[in-house]
Amino acid sequence: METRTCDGGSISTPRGRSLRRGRRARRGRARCAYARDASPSATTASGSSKETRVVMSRGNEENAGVFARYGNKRLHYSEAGLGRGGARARRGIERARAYASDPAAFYLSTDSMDDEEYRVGVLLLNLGGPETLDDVQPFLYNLFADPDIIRLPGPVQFLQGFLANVLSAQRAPKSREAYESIGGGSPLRAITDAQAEALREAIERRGIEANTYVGMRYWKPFTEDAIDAIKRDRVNRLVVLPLYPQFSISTSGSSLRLLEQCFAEDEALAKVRHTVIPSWYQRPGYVRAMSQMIAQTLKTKFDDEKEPIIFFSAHGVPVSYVEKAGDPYKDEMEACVRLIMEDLRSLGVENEHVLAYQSRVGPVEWLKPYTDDTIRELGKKGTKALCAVPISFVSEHIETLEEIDMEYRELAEESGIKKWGRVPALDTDPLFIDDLAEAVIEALPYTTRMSRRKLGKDNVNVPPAEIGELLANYDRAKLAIPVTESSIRRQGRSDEFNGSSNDLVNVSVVTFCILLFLQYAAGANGIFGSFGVFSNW
Ligand SMILES: C=CC1=C(C)c2cc3[nH]c(cc4nc(cc5[nH]c(cc1n2)c(C)c5CCC(=O)O)C(CCC(=O)O)=C4C)c(C)c3C=C
Ligand SMILES: [Fe+2]
Repeated sequence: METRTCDGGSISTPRGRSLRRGRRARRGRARCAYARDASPSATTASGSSKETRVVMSRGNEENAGVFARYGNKRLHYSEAGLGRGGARARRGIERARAYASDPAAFYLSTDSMDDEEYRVGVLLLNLGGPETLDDVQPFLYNLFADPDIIRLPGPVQFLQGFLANVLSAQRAPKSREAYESIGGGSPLRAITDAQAEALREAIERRGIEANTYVGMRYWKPFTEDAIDAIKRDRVNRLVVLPLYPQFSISTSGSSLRLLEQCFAEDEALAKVRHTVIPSWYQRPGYVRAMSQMIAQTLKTKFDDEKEPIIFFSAHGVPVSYVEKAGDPYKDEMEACVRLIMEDLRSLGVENEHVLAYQSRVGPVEWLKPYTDDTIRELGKKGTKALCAVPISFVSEHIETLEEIDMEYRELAEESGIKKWGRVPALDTDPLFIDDLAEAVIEALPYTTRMSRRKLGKDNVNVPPAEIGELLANYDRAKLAIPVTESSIRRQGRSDEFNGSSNDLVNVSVVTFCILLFLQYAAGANGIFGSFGVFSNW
């Protein structure tokens, strides 16, 4: 257990101004203590002496814009304000501008400076990965059971669970083999934990006591576990930070919809003021960290650093996400690559570059060009050197360690591309972590109150201008229903779903019967024929 205390009685700005506030300042030394992994009794944040020292980094109009601009259409609040939430949107802009002109004064003037003691939390959202080979199939089940990953049409959505069982059983052997080749499990948990700790320290170095929490979507520690810890620690200012630089419905979107559900079902949680940083590919610190990594790899892994094509390989998504559901992923990815290339040019790197998409699953069309096709084409054109850059993810994981380092490297060699180097993932790169810390601090003033709002037929408790506002920019009718906590969690323990042959036979027989019936009822290619389900998974 780790316990830290907050001290000081001032709110200071980087310019050195220190502002004391009456009751808050009179209370003396802080007893704001956080407990990591602690029992409730170890969390002493409710002590009578409450004081927190907060150092605000200076914002600017640009930052303000980031927080006033969400969603697939990149609506500015003022534009978004044409519809639901217009007044709130305008308030968002006013708040952003006020913060930009004087962060400390802004902090003092908002309702966040009430009698409450700050207990700041940062929730890092990530995908999660199997830690052992036994975890692979239940992990895959959780992934395929997510309607943000497999988007079935309304009438057959009830089949999601069955389908997830069948697909996870079908993919597990191939997937297990891949995880085996990288040491028997995903390194994602260890790396994300290290990032969380590094981020906590970076925020602390900036004068703010904060706890960081890791919430994975499909494996341990689950998002719901992180929420439990956030509640136990009685966090009252929460910054939600998906660890994906670019927003996609399938990644950050899915995690945020799960969070929305958690908030909707929990009164206590609904009281936690929070804000979301939806994507951060455009942040100069992240961009610089990436371009430095690339420049370094060009120098160290190639004889002639000017020769390689810089080969950005992003995780793909099905085209329908972008074209039908308004996923901003492709736009953000392209913008991100542009920014990194501009920065590289400023560092004197003039190499050519290419962006392609990897890791497609299933038979539908995914974003193009595909990484494998592109490698073959480059080989045909006589390219001799490639510097691969994993771009959609900030940790080493199966797709860097196995897919890029083994599969694509081999393919490149077969295609005549003899010189190959891969840029490492950022992991805990200090420049990157420092930039995330800045992002969190800039986001803190936007942790506003939650409110109740009706959404469709369900009375959903949606935070304004935060998770709900963000998700409202997508066409909800086209998004499938959120997965509930229980439906995901049930599959979290491999002793509950162990992929035993009995489980599989039962599930497969039932599924097969239902599919046969639907296929028969629909005639021609059948409902699933058009999805190509069961081929290429
Ligand atoms: C930005 C990153 C990612 C996007 C976008 C994404 C979309 C997406 N993924 C699948 C299917 C699978 N993903 C799998 C693992 C996996 N995916 C990402 C990242 C993105 N996915 C990560 C970080 C991981 C975990 C890696 C680890 O180290 O464990 C898997 C399982 C692995 C395998 O069998 O290949 C599948 C399956 C879809 C269908 C999709 C968009 C709809
Ligand atoms: Fe994936």
